[in-house]
Amino acid sequence: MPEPTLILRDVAIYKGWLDPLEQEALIASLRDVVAQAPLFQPVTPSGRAMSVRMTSAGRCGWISDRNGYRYAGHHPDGMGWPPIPETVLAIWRALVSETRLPDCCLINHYMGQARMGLHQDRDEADFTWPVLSISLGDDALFRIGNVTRGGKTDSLWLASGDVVVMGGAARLVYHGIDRIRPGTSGLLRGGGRINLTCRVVM
Ligand SMILES: O=C(O)CCC(=O)C(=O)O
Ligand SMILES: [Fe+2]
Repeated sequence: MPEPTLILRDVAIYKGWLDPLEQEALIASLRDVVAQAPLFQPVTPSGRAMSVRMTSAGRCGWISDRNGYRYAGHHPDGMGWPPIPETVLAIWRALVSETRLPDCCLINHYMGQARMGLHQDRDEADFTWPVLSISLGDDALFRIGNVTRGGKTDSLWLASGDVVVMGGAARLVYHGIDRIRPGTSGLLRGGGRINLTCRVVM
Protein backbone atom coordinates (compact mmCIF):
# COMPACT_ATOMS: atom_id res chain seq x y z
CA MET A 1 0.00 0.00 0.00
CA PRO A 2 1.23 3.57 -0.70
CA GLU A 3 2.92 5.62 2.02
CA PRO A 4 0.68 8.23 3.66
CA THR A 5 1.76 11.88 3.78
CA LEU A 6 1.47 11.79 7.54
CA ILE A 7 0.25 9.60 10.36
CA LEU A 8 -1.48 11.30 13.25
CA ARG A 9 -2.57 9.15 16.22
CA ASP A 10 -2.28 6.09 13.95
CA VAL A 11 -4.62 7.69 11.39
CA ALA A 12 -3.08 7.67 7.89
CA ILE A 13 -3.57 10.89 5.94
CA TYR A 14 -2.98 11.12 2.19
CA LYS A 15 -2.85 14.84 1.37
CA GLY A 16 -3.90 15.67 -2.18
CA TRP A 17 -4.44 12.02 -3.09
CA LEU A 18 -7.00 13.07 -5.73
CA ASP A 19 -6.13 15.63 -8.37
CA PRO A 20 -8.74 18.19 -9.50
CA LEU A 21 -9.91 16.06 -12.45
CA GLU A 22 -10.39 13.01 -10.21
CA GLN A 23 -12.34 15.18 -7.76
CA GLU A 24 -14.59 16.41 -10.60
CA ALA A 25 -15.18 12.82 -11.72
CA LEU A 26 -16.15 11.82 -8.18
CA ILE A 27 -18.61 14.68 -7.91
CA ALA A 28 -20.17 13.71 -11.24
CA SER A 29 -20.71 10.13 -10.06
CA LEU A 30 -22.13 11.35 -6.74
CA ARG A 31 -24.71 13.43 -8.61
CA ASP A 32 -26.15 10.16 -9.96
CA VAL A 33 -26.24 8.62 -6.47
CA VAL A 34 -28.00 11.63 -4.95
CA ALA A 35 -30.48 11.73 -7.85
CA GLN A 36 -31.55 8.17 -6.96
CA ALA A 37 -31.20 8.38 -3.17
CA PRO A 38 -31.66 12.01 -2.07
CA LEU A 39 -29.75 13.60 0.78
CA PHE A 40 -31.81 13.62 3.99
CA GLN A 41 -31.32 15.24 7.37
CA PRO A 42 -31.06 12.52 10.03
CA VAL A 43 -32.28 12.86 13.59
CA THR A 44 -30.22 11.51 16.50
CA PRO A 45 -31.77 8.88 18.80
CA SER A 46 -32.38 11.72 21.29
CA GLY A 47 -34.41 13.55 18.65
CA ARG A 48 -32.02 16.32 17.59
CA ALA A 49 -31.54 17.06 13.90
CA MET A 50 -27.98 16.43 12.75
CA SER A 51 -26.37 19.41 11.03
CA VAL A 52 -25.11 17.33 8.09
CA ARG A 53 -27.33 15.91 5.38
CA MET A 54 -26.52 12.41 4.22
CA THR A 55 -27.28 9.50 1.96
CA SER A 56 -25.48 6.27 1.06
CA ALA A 57 -24.46 3.99 -1.76
CA GLY A 58 -23.85 0.27 -1.48
CA ARG A 59 -25.48 -2.86 -0.10
CA CYS A 60 -26.56 -0.94 2.96
CA GLY A 61 -26.69 2.65 4.13
CA TRP A 62 -26.00 4.26 7.47
CA ILE A 63 -29.01 5.95 9.01
CA SER A 64 -29.98 7.55 12.29
CA ASP A 65 -33.43 8.20 13.68
CA ARG A 66 -35.43 7.90 16.91
CA ASN A 67 -34.75 4.14 16.86
CA GLY A 68 -30.97 4.55 16.89
CA TYR A 69 -27.90 4.52 14.69
CA ARG A 70 -27.70 1.57 12.30
CA TYR A 71 -27.21 0.24 8.81
CA ALA A 72 -30.37 -0.21 6.77
CA GLY A 73 -31.14 -1.92 3.47
CA HIS A 74 -33.22 1.00 2.26
CA HIS A 75 -33.21 4.78 2.19
CA PRO A 76 -35.66 6.33 4.71
CA ASP A 77 -37.90 7.24 1.73
CA GLY A 78 -38.09 3.56 0.75
CA MET A 79 -35.83 3.28 -2.30
CA GLY A 80 -32.81 0.98 -2.45
CA TRP A 81 -29.31 2.44 -2.19
CA PRO A 82 -27.53 2.90 -5.55
CA PRO A 83 -24.30 0.96 -6.12
CA ILE A 84 -21.03 2.49 -4.94
CA PRO A 85 -19.55 4.36 -7.93
CA GLU A 86 -16.49 2.85 -9.59
CA THR A 87 -14.64 6.16 -8.99
CA VAL A 88 -14.97 5.56 -5.23
CA LEU A 89 -14.13 1.84 -5.39
CA ALA A 90 -10.90 2.65 -7.26
CA ILE A 91 -9.67 4.66 -4.26
CA TRP A 92 -10.58 1.83 -1.88
CA ARG A 93 -8.71 -0.67 -4.09
CA ALA A 94 -5.61 1.53 -4.10
CA LEU A 95 -5.53 2.19 -0.35
CA VAL A 96 -7.38 -0.64 1.41
CA SER A 97 -8.03 -3.88 -0.50
CA GLU A 98 -8.46 -5.20 -4.01
CA THR A 99 -10.39 -8.24 -2.86
CA ARG A 100 -12.80 -7.12 -0.16
CA LEU A 101 -14.80 -4.07 -1.27
CA PRO A 102 -16.80 -1.80 1.04
CA ASP A 103 -20.47 -2.56 1.74
CA CYS A 104 -21.36 1.06 2.33
CA CYS A 105 -20.27 4.47 1.12
CA LEU A 106 -21.83 7.10 3.36
CA ILE A 107 -22.10 10.55 1.80
CA ASN A 108 -22.04 13.45 4.28
CA HIS A 109 -22.84 16.96 3.08
CA TYR A 110 -21.69 19.89 5.23
CA MET A 111 -22.92 23.44 4.62
CA GLY A 112 -22.35 26.60 6.69
CA GLN A 113 -22.21 25.72 10.36
CA ALA A 114 -22.55 21.96 9.92
CA ARG A 115 -20.26 19.82 12.06
CA MET A 116 -19.92 16.30 13.39
CA GLY A 117 -19.25 15.66 17.06
CA LEU A 118 -16.53 13.31 18.30
CA HIS A 119 -17.64 9.71 17.79
CA GLN A 120 -16.39 6.22 17.01
CA ASP A 121 -17.41 4.32 13.87
CA ARG A 122 -18.60 1.17 15.60
CA ASP A 123 -21.80 -0.02 13.93
CA GLU A 124 -19.85 -2.52 11.81
CA ALA A 125 -19.40 -6.23 12.58
CA ASP A 126 -15.69 -6.51 11.77
CA PHE A 127 -13.20 -3.88 12.91
CA THR A 128 -10.28 -5.52 11.12
CA TRP A 129 -11.27 -3.59 7.98
CA PRO A 130 -10.24 0.07 7.90
CA VAL A 131 -12.55 3.02 7.35
CA LEU A 132 -11.68 5.10 4.28
CA SER A 133 -12.72 8.74 4.22
CA ILE A 134 -12.54 11.12 1.25
CA SER A 135 -12.79 14.92 1.49
CA LEU A 136 -14.26 17.01 -1.34
CA GLY A 137 -15.02 20.72 -1.41
CA ASP A 138 -14.41 23.17 1.42
CA ASP A 139 -11.68 22.65 4.03
CA ALA A 140 -12.73 20.93 7.25
CA LEU A 141 -11.15 20.88 10.70
CA PHE A 142 -10.78 17.19 11.56
CA ARG A 143 -10.25 16.28 15.22
CA ILE A 144 -8.71 12.98 16.31
CA GLY A 145 -8.89 11.74 19.88
CA ASN A 146 -8.35 8.36 21.50
CA VAL A 147 -9.95 4.93 21.46
CA THR A 148 -11.75 5.81 24.68
CA ARG A 149 -13.83 8.94 25.27
CA GLY A 150 -11.99 12.04 26.49
CA GLY A 151 -8.31 12.91 26.75
CA LYS A 152 -6.13 15.03 24.51
CA THR A 153 -6.93 15.45 20.84
CA ASP A 154 -5.11 16.65 17.74
CA SER A 155 -6.67 18.53 14.83
CA LEU A 156 -5.78 19.12 11.24
CA TRP A 157 -7.39 20.77 8.24
CA LEU A 158 -8.55 18.40 5.52
CA ALA A 159 -8.72 19.85 2.02
CA SER A 160 -10.47 18.70 -1.14
CA GLY A 161 -8.77 15.59 -2.48
CA ASP A 162 -7.36 14.46 0.86
CA VAL A 163 -8.01 10.84 1.87
CA VAL A 164 -7.91 9.46 5.41
CA VAL A 165 -7.62 5.80 6.42
CA MET A 166 -8.49 4.73 9.96
CA GLY A 167 -7.37 1.15 10.46
CA GLY A 168 -5.50 -1.03 12.91
CA ALA A 169 -4.90 0.85 16.16
CA ALA A 170 -6.87 3.81 14.74
CA ARG A 171 -9.96 1.86 13.68
CA LEU A 172 -11.94 2.80 16.78
CA VAL A 173 -10.42 6.18 17.45
CA TYR A 174 -12.80 9.04 18.32
CA HIS A 175 -12.97 11.60 15.52
CA GLY A 176 -15.14 14.43 14.31
CA ILE A 177 -15.41 17.60 12.25
CA ASP A 178 -15.37 20.81 14.30
CA ARG A 179 -16.25 23.08 11.40
CA ILE A 180 -15.78 23.74 7.74
CA ARG A 181 -14.28 26.87 6.18
CA PRO A 182 -16.96 27.98 3.71
CA GLY A 183 -15.77 29.31 0.37
CA THR A 184 -12.35 27.61 0.39
CA SER A 185 -13.13 25.39 -2.63
CA GLY A 186 -14.97 25.91 -5.88
CA LEU A 187 -15.52 22.19 -6.48
CA LEU A 188 -19.18 22.08 -5.42
CA ARG A 189 -21.52 24.35 -7.33
CA GLY A 190 -23.48 25.22 -4.21
CA GLY A 191 -20.39 25.35 -1.97
CA GLY A 192 -19.84 23.33 1.18
CA ARG A 193 -18.10 20.03 1.74
CA ILE A 194 -18.79 16.40 0.90
CA ASN A 195 -17.24 13.56 2.82
CA LEU A 196 -17.39 9.99 1.61
CA THR A 197 -16.89 7.33 4.26
CA CYS A 198 -16.49 3.75 3.00
CA ARG A 199 -16.80 0.79 5.34
CA VAL A 200 -17.02 -2.96 5.40
CA VAL A 201 -20.19 -3.50 7.41
CA MET A 202 -21.03 -7.20 7.65
O1 LIG B 1 -16.74 14.24 7.49
C1 LIG B 1 -15.77 13.60 7.87
O2 LIG B 1 -14.63 13.83 7.48
C2 LIG B 1 -15.96 12.49 8.89
C3 LIG B 1 -17.27 11.78 8.77
C4 LIG B 1 -17.40 10.68 9.79
O3 LIG B 1 -16.63 10.56 10.68
C5 LIG B 1 -18.50 9.70 9.69
O4 LIG B 1 -19.39 9.84 8.84
O5 LIG B 1 -18.49 8.74 10.47
FE1 LIG C 1 -16.88 8.71 11.70
